[in-house]
Amino acid sequence: MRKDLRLGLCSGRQWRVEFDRSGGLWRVRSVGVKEGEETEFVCRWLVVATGENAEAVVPEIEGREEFEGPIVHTSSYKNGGVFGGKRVLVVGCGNSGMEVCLDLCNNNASPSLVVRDTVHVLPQEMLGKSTFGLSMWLLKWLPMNLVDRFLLVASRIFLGDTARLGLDRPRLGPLELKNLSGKTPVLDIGTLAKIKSGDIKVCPSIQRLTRYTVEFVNGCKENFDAIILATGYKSNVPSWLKESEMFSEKDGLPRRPFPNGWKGEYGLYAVGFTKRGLLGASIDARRIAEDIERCWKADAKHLAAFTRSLSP
Ligand SMILES: NC(=O)C1=CN([C@@H]2O[C@H](COP(=O)(O)OP(=O)(O)OC[C@H]3O[C@@H](n4cnc5c(N)ncnc54)[C@H](OP(=O)(O)O)[C@@H]3O)[C@@H](O)[C@H]2O)C=CC1
Ligand SMILES: O=C(O)C(=O)Cc1c[nH]c2ccccc12
Repeated sequence: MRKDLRLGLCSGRQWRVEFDRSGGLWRVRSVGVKEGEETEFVCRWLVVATGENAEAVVPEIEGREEFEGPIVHTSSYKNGGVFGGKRVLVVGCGNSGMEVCLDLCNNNASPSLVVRDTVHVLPQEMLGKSTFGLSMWLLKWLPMNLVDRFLLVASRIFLGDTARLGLDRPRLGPLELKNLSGKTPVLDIGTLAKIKSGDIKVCPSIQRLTRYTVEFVNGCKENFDAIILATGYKSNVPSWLKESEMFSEKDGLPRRPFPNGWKGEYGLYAVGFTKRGLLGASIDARRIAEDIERCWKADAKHLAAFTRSLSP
């Protein structure tokens, strides 16, 4: 590795980042550590890449304090071993919720899954090829709505009618929906088969909790030993970046809509906050690299002119 590239191994540490106007530089400081153990990085350009999944989204649920069993978010879920023999309610049917349900089944727990909205479930692989890779490849040649039609026909063939299992599909196709709303399709790795066999039960939204019971919005009541919140993640940029121009306090995402959210002021950039997955991140990354290269070359030119002006 080149000597001028430094790796800040900083997991578990908290950071605070501020622009130092007097020096025209960004200061990245570790906070909450003992005196003498602080670290500071100083830089001209700062690329924020902490993503849309930086911290857990934990919804408010009526009666949460009353419920006797554990309520944990997927961010602290390791494996289903501790839930063996237990009735577990998994809230949220994104990729996390679906995979956790399958893992619970494989550990002899009895999971139920809360599905409150429509969802696109696609097979993870088709004839040995990854659906994601195949989609990205097809997008090179075909418009998005055609790729979506292909994905839906293939899903019907490989997975059957998901609506019959309580998983209605959105009106928009999977890629168009991802593009417009950021909602990621679920890639099935065996959960659907467990729903079909009755090993996983599909439930509506939670109305309220009592000591041992979950009451659903359709009035049904059921006892559970534990609840796992597979309710997703959010950006946490405003908690550590002391700057409020570029990032919204509300959702921690760039204020300017796609494709203009990548650049802020004073050498500040953002990569991977477009809700467009890897494709979005790669668009940001190219633009940022080009912009920094342009600034770098302009600086070098000024510096050369300045040096020349000093020489006799
Ligand atoms: N193997 C893989 O590729 C995996 C990929 N991932 C990725 O990680 C990212 C995060 O995934 P994930 O953790 O699943 O989060 P997501 O945001 O993708 O999914 C969260 C789910 O929870 C639901 N939800 C949120 N709040 C509530 C509530 N109060 N009541 C009921 N349902 C609720 C949402 O429903 P609604 O849509 O109605 O808001 C949504 O279905 C995604 O990009 C995902 O694709 C995650 C796991 C595995
Ligand atoms: O997360 C990405 O990089 C995306 O662009 C969307 C996406 C996630 N999982 C998929 C599976 C099939 C097609 C698109 C996606």
